[in-house]
Amino acid sequence: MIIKAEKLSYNYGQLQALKDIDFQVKSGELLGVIGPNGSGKTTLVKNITGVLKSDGQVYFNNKEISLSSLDRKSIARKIGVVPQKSQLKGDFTVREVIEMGRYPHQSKFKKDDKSGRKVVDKIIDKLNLNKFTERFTGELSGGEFQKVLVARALAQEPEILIFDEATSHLDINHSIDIFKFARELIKQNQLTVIAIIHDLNLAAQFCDRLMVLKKGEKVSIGNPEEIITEEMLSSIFDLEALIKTNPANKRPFIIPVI
Ligand SMILES: Nc1ncnc2c1ncn2[C@@H]1O[C@H](COP(=O)(O)OP(=O)(O)OP(=O)(O)O)[C@@H](O)[C@H]1O
Repeated sequence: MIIKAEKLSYNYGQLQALKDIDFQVKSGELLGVIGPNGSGKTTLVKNITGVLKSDGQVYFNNKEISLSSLDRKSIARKIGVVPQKSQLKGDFTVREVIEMGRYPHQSKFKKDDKSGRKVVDKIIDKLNLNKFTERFTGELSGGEFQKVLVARALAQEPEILIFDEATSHLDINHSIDIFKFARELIKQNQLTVIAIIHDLNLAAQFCDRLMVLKKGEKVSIGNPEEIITEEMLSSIFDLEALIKTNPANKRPFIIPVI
């Protein structure tokens, strides 16, 4: 068990944004978090990463590791986060931004070695960023920039990668590049992923399990076949839809009834 969360609750003033949420993430798993706008997904991620201090507990690798007790580099080797929104001050090329992700593996005295450059080159290649490497980030489209932030988080080589809607501005091809590469790293036992995903079809195709949140509560957790049902879409998303099976991988896919 790489992450075990117990009784996570969080209030913004009077508003209870998370209510007693328990869940576990297995090593090498891709857990998708789904739910309508305002259901508490980002608040959940911020509680896991220690940005917000919840009333509950988060355990990493079966031990109660408090992130606040770790230094920045140790945290960055454990968890990489791709936030929903990000700004970068200053003008950097795409390659420079991705290389920033290597800082947890560098010391003051010894800058990153050849293997670090290899990691960065592989990520650039796998995410099809080759034609962008010398471009300045200020000149990129929103989706291109988001992909560079994913690449930077991957360059940290974290044990756990957390996407807070990291693919929401990406077209379908770029989203697939990211999830395919994440799955490749998972297969090589190099990664565990928690991903907030708004595109339910993308979530159903790539995630091992899905956790559904509504109004700050965990409604259900299970594999996509169990979770993606017409009843769930109606009760959670107020959506009338048909569920079909993708013949290529037997995963469910959703056709909204319009
Ligand atoms: N800083 C804040 N102060 C007060 N209320 C907040 C704050 N951040 C979020 N909220 C509220 O907490 C609830 C959960 O918000 P959160 O951002 O976690 O939802 P979400 O599921 O990630 O939403 P979305 O899908 O729209 O990104 C919402 O009702 C939101 O308005």
